[in-house]
Amino acid sequence: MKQFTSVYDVENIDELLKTALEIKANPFAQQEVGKNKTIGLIFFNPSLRTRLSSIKAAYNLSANVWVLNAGADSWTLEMADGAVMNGDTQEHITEAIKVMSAYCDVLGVRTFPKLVDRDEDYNEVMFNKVKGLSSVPVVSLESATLHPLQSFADLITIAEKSGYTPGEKSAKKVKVVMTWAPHPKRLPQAVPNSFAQWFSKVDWVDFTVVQPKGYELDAKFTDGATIEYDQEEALKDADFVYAKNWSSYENYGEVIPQDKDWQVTMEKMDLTNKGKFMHCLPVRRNVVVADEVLDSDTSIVIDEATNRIFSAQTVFHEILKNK
Ligand SMILES: NCCC[C@H](NC(=O)CCC(=O)O)C(=O)O
Ligand SMILES: NC(=O)OP(=O)(O)O
Repeated sequence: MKQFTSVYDVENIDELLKTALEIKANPFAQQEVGKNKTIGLIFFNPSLRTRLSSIKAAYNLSANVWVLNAGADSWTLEMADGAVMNGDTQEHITEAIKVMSAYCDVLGVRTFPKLVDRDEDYNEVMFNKVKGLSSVPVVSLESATLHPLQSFADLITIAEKSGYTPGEKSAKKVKVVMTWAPHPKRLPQAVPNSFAQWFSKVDWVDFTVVQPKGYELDAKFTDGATIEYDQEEALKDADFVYAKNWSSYENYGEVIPQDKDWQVTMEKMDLTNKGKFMHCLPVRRNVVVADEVLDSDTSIVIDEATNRIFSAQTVFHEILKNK
């Protein structure tokens, strides 16, 4: 693997899943791959899971790891080309990324969207700038439009919980429903775009997206998915319910006044096929999902977060093994 920025950097999803399950079963067996290697992680935005699971993944491979919170821990970075830097910015992104990539063998980067200019976000201007300047392979720690390490961890979780074995033909498809849910803030579309991009390519999954009108995602990510607008109808017989809020793609970044009824409650989970509740976290309790769901055996959010270690470890392993 040469980089990890989307599902398109994966040659064979089923093979990668198989490797992840093997790594999870025997997490310290690949330490030769990480020995004397360094993984650098740059965060332009906050993180709990991605930061800590990537560090843990590096340790499992016996790799060294450093983390930089850009802006907070470092000089204030200038992003604009040609800028006359006589104001508050102190170091240009050009030198910063060239220097940081000289200090590692793989560079993980988190760059959230600004949710102002759709073209800027959907062209991944910031992420691509970092990628273009880096002298080492780049791993997305969540970009403006995608979060592939999360989607890969979700795939590992769904495979484990549904008993899917890579390479085997399953008798019945697993029904996965991604549902929009309410939130007080405007959030990116990265997690749902990425989840849709991965799961519409998994042939043992029957994948549905359900959202209120006006919250349709960019069709290039949901191509192949069943699109619904009636949440209760969509949840019927679901094996997995993946909840997430996102702001509007069409009216870019807007939160359209909507019904609070989209919160995931136990009454709704009862419509499913004893379905499991999933969320990438962090989650707003009693807004996105009711306590009764999150605190029950129905919820597998901690399993998902745990699998973030193994999605990251597998990706670092696949990149470093060629170095
Ligand atoms: N990395 C996982 C999700 C990150 C981000 N969530 C958030 O910003 C939630 C913040 C809040 O609840 O205020 C998102 O939805 O893309
Ligand atoms: N799910 C996820 O990426 O969490 P963090 O934003 O805390 O890293």
